[in-house]
Amino acid sequence: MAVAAAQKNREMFAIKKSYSIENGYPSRRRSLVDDARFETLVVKQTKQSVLEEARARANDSGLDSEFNQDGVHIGNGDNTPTVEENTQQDETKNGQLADADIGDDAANDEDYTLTEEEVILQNAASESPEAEQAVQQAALLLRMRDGMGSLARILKTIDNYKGCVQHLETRPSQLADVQFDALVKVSMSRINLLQLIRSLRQSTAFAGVNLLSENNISSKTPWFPRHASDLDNCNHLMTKYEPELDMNHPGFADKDYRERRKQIAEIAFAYKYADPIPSITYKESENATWQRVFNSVVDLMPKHACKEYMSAFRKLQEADIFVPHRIPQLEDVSNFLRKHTGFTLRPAAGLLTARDFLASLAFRVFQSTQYVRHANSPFHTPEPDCIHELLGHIPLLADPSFAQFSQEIGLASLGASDAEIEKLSTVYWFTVEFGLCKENQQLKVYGAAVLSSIGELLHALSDKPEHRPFDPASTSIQPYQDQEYQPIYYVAESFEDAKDKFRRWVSTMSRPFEVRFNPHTERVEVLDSVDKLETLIWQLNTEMLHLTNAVKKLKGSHFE
Ligand SMILES: C[C@H](O)[C@H](O)[C@H]1CNc2nc(N)[nH]c(=O)c2N1
Ligand SMILES: N[C@@H](Cc1ccc(O)cc1)C(=O)O
Ligand SMILES: [Fe+2]
Repeated sequence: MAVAAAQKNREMFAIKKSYSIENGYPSRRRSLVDDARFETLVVKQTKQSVLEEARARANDSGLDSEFNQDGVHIGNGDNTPTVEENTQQDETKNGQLADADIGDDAANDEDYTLTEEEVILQNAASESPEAEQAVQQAALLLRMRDGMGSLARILKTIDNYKGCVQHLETRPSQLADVQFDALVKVSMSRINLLQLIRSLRQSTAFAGVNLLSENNISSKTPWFPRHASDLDNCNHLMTKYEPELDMNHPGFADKDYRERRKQIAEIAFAYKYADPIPSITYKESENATWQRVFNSVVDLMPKHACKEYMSAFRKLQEADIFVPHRIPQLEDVSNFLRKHTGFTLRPAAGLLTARDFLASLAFRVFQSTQYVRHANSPFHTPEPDCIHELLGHIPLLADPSFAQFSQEIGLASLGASDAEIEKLSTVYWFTVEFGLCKENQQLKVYGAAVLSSIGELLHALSDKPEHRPFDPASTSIQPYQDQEYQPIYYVAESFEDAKDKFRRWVSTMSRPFEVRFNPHTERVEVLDSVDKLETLIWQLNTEMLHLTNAVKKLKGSHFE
């Protein structure tokens, strides 16, 4: 946003610990798509109340009084135009006025209505006296009704608020009643910036005064983590299948089981970026449940699992991580994955929201549960547990091609709209969780929830369910449920083919910016400036040079 304190955004609009506990999430829903819709609703309501509160505060505080004392009177001030919301088109592209249609929804309102950007700015300013005086870079878009004459007023007012103009650009406006749009980039203290905006809004010379978002990322773009450590904020739970809440859960009537689950969940709640994952001393009964599932997977795998799964499974056995009699520790698994594909694990307390779960994949981080399913139902459980994560997900996360596919789903999810998150999680569901693929004309399994559930595996490969070719556009809108075996499975030609199709489909999504993960800094970069792209091109050129040299050297050695 135009406000450096963008991360404040998340904190302000954040939901504390769990969508369910605080927000009355009903205990049973039909599918994760319903979950995503519920999440959308809660996020919207939370945001709405934060904005309303801030706007009420602004009206009480009479931020505007100073303007008149300055003696720079702009307009008559009694017909205050306000701009309710920034429209997407209002944003600048690479610091220039965008050509797009500039429809505006200026509303005449007696009340002073803050836009989202201003609420964030105001909150950043209200933290402390120093924060109030902190110098802020900002871009303003002003709709000038009366021609270029208003420019002088703008500059004078900025000067009065001790602001420094860094860039000024105008264009003929496409709006009726507006002659020119002016883009002004300024640098000034936060408090003065707020007052400047307020002053300008009071003038009838302007049909709109907008504080613009920075970097093409509107404040309406949902917050997303920029660094792996931001994943400390990405652990919102959906608690619909927890044994406490769900009468059908195999652990509902088992007090000891529920106590154990709580203990293990505490580890995930306390976990912070870069901590080692605490080990758990699993009980005999827990190890016994693992052993039953482990042995059946070992039996069924040669016939039904895809070759990439088996090859990684064998490596995990060779590393002594996968053994029948004891549940692997997440820390050991994380270190194993890091060596093969750079993926690492974080402990998760339960089923996470789709947005949080997918976001971590962008950083090659997999959020894994650590508790064990109830001993009474080893071959199918309604919620992910560590047996599912370990036997289902881990082997393929050690496969380079699959790891990349997972990360690409994650990257596509960052800043995506709620509707797109629903689609991405549906694709995730029918691929990573329940995907089948072909190998020499035979049907094989690569989906984690199929590999970790013997019951589901036998069902998936039987002739009972329907098998359809994987096609992101139609797969992403296929409704599903997550309580019983699936009636439909999607079959990929290969991982490479699935990735190809996925990439083409993702490029049709609406997000107006592109992101890239930098593994050296563990940071997600938004590719929004010529500078950043130039640095990237320079890196790629260096890489090309090394590759060309390697080819030359190999060719040379043939003749010796
Ligand atoms: C993205 C998609 O909705 C997917 O099913 C997610 C949801 N949350 C999760 N949370 C955890 N802990 N483990 C998972 O495998 C998943 N899967
Ligand atoms: N059904 C899976 C576990 C699971 C449940 C829900 C999910 O969303 C994913 C996986 C099993 O028995 O192993
Ligand atoms: Fe899973």
